[in-house]
Amino acid sequence: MEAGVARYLQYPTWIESESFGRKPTGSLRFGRRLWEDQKVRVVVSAHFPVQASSSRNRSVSFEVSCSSYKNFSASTLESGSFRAPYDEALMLKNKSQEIEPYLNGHSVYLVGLMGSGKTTVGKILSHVLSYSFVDSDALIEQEVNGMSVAEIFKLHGESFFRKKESEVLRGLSSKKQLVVSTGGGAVVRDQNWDYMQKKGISVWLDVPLEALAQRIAAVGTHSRPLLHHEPGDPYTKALKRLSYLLEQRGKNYAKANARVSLEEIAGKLGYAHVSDLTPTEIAIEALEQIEGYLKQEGGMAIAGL
Ligand SMILES: Nc1ncnc2c1ncn2[C@@H]1O[C@H](COP(=O)(O)OP(=O)(O)OP(=O)(O)O)[C@@H](O)[C@H]1O
Ligand SMILES: O=C(O)C1=C[C@@H](O)[C@@H](O)[C@H](O)C1
Repeated sequence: MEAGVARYLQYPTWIESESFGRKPTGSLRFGRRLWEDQKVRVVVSAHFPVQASSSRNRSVSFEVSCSSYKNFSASTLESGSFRAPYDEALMLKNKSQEIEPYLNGHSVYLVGLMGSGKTTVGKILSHVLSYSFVDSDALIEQEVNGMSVAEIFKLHGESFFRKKESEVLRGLSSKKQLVVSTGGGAVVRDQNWDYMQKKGISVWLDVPLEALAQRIAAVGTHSRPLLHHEPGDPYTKALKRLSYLLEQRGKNYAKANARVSLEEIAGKLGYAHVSDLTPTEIAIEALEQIEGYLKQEGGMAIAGL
């Protein structure tokens, strides 16, 4: 700590935690009397909340007190609180490092309805965990000579697609260090659960239907054969069909080891709507839920602890 420049603490620049990704900066000037005592003791204490309270800022409260070694009674120089933006990329990194020893290289299988963000969130997770990202729909397409999912459904039918999907998941089941974005219907077949659980942890991205329908309507339904053949505009047909699929599959998704509910994250962070959430915030929650699962007894076994 350096003594001798500013009269007042510029606390937003003075107290910054590594959690916010910056090193402490700033300086402090002491009054003549303290300075003449030669030795001074400065105590800086700050409280950093673990979770973001609301919005993308955190309220950090702090107190700076100072005393000389001759006269030990401390006087508070500055106290208060400030709002500091939190660095979500750093939080993601920290969380991934925390869970790595427990994860022990196990793969992560993302399950959820079409449009739930398995690809978007999966890529973020694979990057931060240094895992490979795999999209099971894309692997099926490769297996069927580059034919698109929509074409496979049209030419060969859904049951052919489902068989291929199981074959692809069986092929992945012996591998570790993968983040797999599974097809929306992969949860329906029991054998697929055996494959996913063999060396992996499953995570359900639970997104409200209206948000899913909005996302899908924004890009159209042509690449999603199970939604495309409903009548109506893209939002209405996506909403109608997804509601039906959730009714059919809800209990299957709930078999996942961990659940990431966008409604719950939005509530926790004080956001008005799930669409305010960034994919990184969702990825952080996924890691937190994985951590919660791994720290249970069953998860400890996975980690070999
Ligand atoms: N958190 C988010 N906020 C807003 N839009 C998102 C979010 N996550 C994903 N999206 C958008 O929603 C659409 C579907 O996302 P994504 O492809 O990641 O989902 P998916 O679960 O892999 O879908 P599918 O199973 O149908 O391939 C994309 O257009 C994507 O950009
Ligand atoms: O929900 C589903 O059943 C599907 C989801 C997509 O990922 C594809 O696997 C396919 O369109 C079927």
